[in-house]
Amino acid sequence: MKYTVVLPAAGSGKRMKADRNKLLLELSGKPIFIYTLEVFDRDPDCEGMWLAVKADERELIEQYVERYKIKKVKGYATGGAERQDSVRAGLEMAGQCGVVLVHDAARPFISPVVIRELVEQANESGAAIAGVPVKDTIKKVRESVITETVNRAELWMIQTPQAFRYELLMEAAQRAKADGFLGTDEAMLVERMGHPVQIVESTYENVKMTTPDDLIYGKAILASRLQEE
Ligand SMILES: Nc1ccn([C@@H]2O[C@H](COP(=O)(O)OP(=O)(O)OP(=O)(O)O)[C@@H](O)[C@H]2O)c(=O)n1
Ligand SMILES: C[C@](O)(CO)[C@H](O)COP(=O)(O)O
Repeated sequence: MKYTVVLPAAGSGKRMKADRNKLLLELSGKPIFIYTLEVFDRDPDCEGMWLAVKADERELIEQYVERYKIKKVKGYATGGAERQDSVRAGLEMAGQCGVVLVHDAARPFISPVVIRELVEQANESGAAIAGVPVKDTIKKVRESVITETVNRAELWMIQTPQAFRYELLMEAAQRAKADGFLGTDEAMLVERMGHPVQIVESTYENVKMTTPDDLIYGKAILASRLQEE
């Protein structure tokens, strides 16, 4: 089943504490975001990628896309102050399509099997997102004191890709903008419209490169994949 993907790539990577957009940092000699783009470039069901980038980074990103021979980038939207603004700009530029995926450019280890499952579920039900069950015990804390231990059986760590029928996500994104609502993922915008969102079990490898320790994990994932080849 065919799909289009919007990739927000216009962040600044404050938590990574790097001297540039963290997506440009290299893992085993290749920029993080190139690994991400390669997954979609290789997927025969992916009809095209739309990147949301900072205006002053566009030229550099285009150069990398060319250097690594990424074929399916259809265009670049100008990202906004918040991730949600960047995603909306990407969606507007992508235009009407059947199923659209939103995927953080900062998650280079997404599994093609999970992508396929998400697209199928979104086509059937309208909305499906990737996630993994939490592994640790989770507690609520106020002023350094535990106030509650939450039932872990109901808790999932949410990732991207998040897949939707295009018109559903576009409506949710426009309503959020009109209401001044800011969510940390796309599903929140769809949930507030009362539309059910399915979860698809993903892998723990699909980590977002957020803090310096994630880079160590990323390098280990690449090394173990090389060994398996
Ligand atoms: N205004 C923004 C903020 C984030 N992103 C993108 O959204 C994804 C996930 O965001 P996050 O990991 O929070 O990235 P940063 O905003 O770069 O990181 P930080 O919050 O640490 O500054 C990344 O691919 C990032 O480039 C974006 O396109 N536009
Ligand atoms: C969308 C997301 O990747 C799901 O885990 C995440 O919520 C992005 O949040 P961030 O705080 O901008 O990293």
